[in-house]
Amino acid sequence: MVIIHSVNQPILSIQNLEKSYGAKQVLNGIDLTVYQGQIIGYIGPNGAGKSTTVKIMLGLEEHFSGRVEIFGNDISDEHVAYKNRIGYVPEVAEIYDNLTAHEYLTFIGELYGLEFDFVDQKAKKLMDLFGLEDVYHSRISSFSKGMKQKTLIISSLLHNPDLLFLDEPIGGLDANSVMVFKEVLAQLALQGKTIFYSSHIMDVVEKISNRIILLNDGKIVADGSFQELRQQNQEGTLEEIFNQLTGFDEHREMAEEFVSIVQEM
Ligand SMILES: Nc1ncnc2c1ncn2[C@@H]1O[C@H](COP(=O)(O)OP(=O)(O)OP(=O)(O)O)[C@@H](O)[C@H]1O
Repeated sequence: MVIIHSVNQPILSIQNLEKSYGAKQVLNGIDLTVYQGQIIGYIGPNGAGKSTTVKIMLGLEEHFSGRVEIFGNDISDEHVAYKNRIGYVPEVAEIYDNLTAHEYLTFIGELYGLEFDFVDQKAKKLMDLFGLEDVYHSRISSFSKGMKQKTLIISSLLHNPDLLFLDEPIGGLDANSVMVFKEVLAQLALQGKTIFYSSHIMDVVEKISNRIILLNDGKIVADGSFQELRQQNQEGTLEEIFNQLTGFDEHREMAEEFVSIVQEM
């Protein structure tokens, strides 16, 4: 797959981003430029700093050094209008369980400035397409994990955002729904949307991304299409490339030790 470098301004630009929590430095100088239509697979070991980067980009984390520009705006400036063009599916969602899907989705749509009737119809149609037509007026607390996740995905797209941040978005989705969702992402990117996809499911990341960024210890250690990473690392799957670049080759020994501790009595 070819990485699309639009002649337009970058959608997202990060320069020398550093972030510490207390004495612990979590991001160690990240430089990144993202262009329209890219689907970025953002991967890395647990604790590498992926969610921290995304939270900074969303304006949810204010104390950092370096420069972050989204749609050409420095996010440290007071203007928050850029957030209207962003959609976000968080890894752990604060979803209002006592509301019905109808109440929740129209509430979110109205927060984005959409008219009630318009967003109601749009939400209903998207729920129908995800097979949730019968529960539009049911409380979210009665939903299964996958049904909640689908509702969250819909809520992130109601305002037709130009930039989408997805943190483990397919947890709980069945195989058919995953197939639809992967196709939706590909088609959104073709329409010029830019997608930042963070996940540990390597075979999905490998398939949907046209650019993969691997973060390790708060630094970018690989950046390119899957084919480019495979050529550079002479490995077969993204999982193997991930193992190699994060210096991990002892899963069998660790598993043996784990099992032997489990068996201690
Ligand atoms: N609010 C916080 N206070 C203190 N430390 C934090 C906080 N948020 C994150 N960290 C630390 O920052 C580091 C990076 O965390 P982050 O959540 O960004 O990792 P991640 O790459 O998203 O990991 P995972 O794959 O497990 O979701 C971790 O060591 C974590 O303990």
